[in-house]
Amino acid sequence: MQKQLNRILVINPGSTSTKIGVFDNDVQILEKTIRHSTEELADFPAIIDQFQFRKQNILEALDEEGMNVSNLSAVCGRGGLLRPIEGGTYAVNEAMLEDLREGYSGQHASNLGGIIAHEIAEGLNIPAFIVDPVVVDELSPIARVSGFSLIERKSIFHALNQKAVAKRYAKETGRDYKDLRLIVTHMGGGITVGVHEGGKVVEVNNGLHGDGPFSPERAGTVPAGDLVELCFSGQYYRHEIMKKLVGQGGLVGYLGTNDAVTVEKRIQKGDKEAELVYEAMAYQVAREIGSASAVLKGQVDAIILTGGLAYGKEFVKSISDRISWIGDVVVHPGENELQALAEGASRVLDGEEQARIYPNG
Ligand SMILES: Nc1ncnc2c1ncn2[C@@H]1O[C@H](COP(=O)(O)OP(=O)(O)O)[C@@H](O)[C@H]1O
Ligand SMILES: CCCC(=O)OP(=O)(O)O
Repeated sequence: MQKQLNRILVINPGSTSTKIGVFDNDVQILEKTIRHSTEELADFPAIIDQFQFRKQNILEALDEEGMNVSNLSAVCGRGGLLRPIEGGTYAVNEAMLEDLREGYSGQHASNLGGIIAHEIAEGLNIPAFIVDPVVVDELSPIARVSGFSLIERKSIFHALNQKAVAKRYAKETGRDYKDLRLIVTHMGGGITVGVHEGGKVVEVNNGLHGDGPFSPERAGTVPAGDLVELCFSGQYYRHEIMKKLVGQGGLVGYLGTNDAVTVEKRIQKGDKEAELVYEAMAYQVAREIGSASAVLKGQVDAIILTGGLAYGKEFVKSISDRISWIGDVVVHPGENELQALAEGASRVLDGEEQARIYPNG
């Protein structure tokens, strides 16, 4: 029997970009990346304030490509900082929208994925979904222990792309994902290093405002005592410190840009500060991968480097030089997120899977 045709709009709001795609079932017919500069985003006090701006960008991009939205069967967005939940495809419901608007587990652009998907889908009377949101939580009990009894470590990471590239690697090597021991490193606006074992991400740094390497726009782990001193110095409001950790941390804090391509150009022109900071980011990524390899007791099938920064040849080389002794290094620049969103929605539309229900309160 012939499969019915479902045209799906997928929306992936990241911290430095909004990526969209249109798929006929799981075949991509349109892809577009809209980049957002640090200055452009600085105009918005909170993530939720970017809603109209990002939505308008998406609708204009679809219009420019001559895409008629009335032919869509569903809209699927990248899911945001909800309550910790299992992976899978979830129907957008009121409880989810409330948590996304509030930013239940924090503020990140992916909170807008479900909200914009809902907004577009509602007008067309079609379903809206999210897939593998950034709060997918499969941490092992030992990984939750922070060392400070009042604070538990959290799983906030690029779940969608980490799972998608890990499963792609499994397919390419003819292995079962559940049998693999992988270190997947997503390097985008945020950077997360996940340990995949038995089909679960049993260890990962909290890439929002938890720990791990610094990134284009985040501070990553910072010395705790010094941070406490700064918070109580009377020099900053709470929201100012938060902004310095997420949004204006990392490359933005040191070099004033979230764009690694600009940083590479500055290095080529002899900017020594840019060179040191960019190299330090690679060094911290390598250090995190080294620590992840200890979780797997050194038995690592592959280390996968992915995300936008993985396009940077020198950056990847600088990481690889420090970690290639651990195991095979596989580079998948960019991400599989749009495809993964479309496949997640397709499985539900085709009746292969039921959409999960996001819990109330
Ligand atoms: N060709 C490239 N070389 C080096 N860095 C790149 C390249 N393309 C994109 N990047 C960098 O990757 C980062 C964004 O990664 P991406 O995965 O798109 O992030 P997000 O999804 O969080 O917006 C930016 O710093 C961007 O400059
Ligand atoms: C919040 C974790 C996911 C993340 O950092 O995504 P971006 O790199 O797209 O900002």
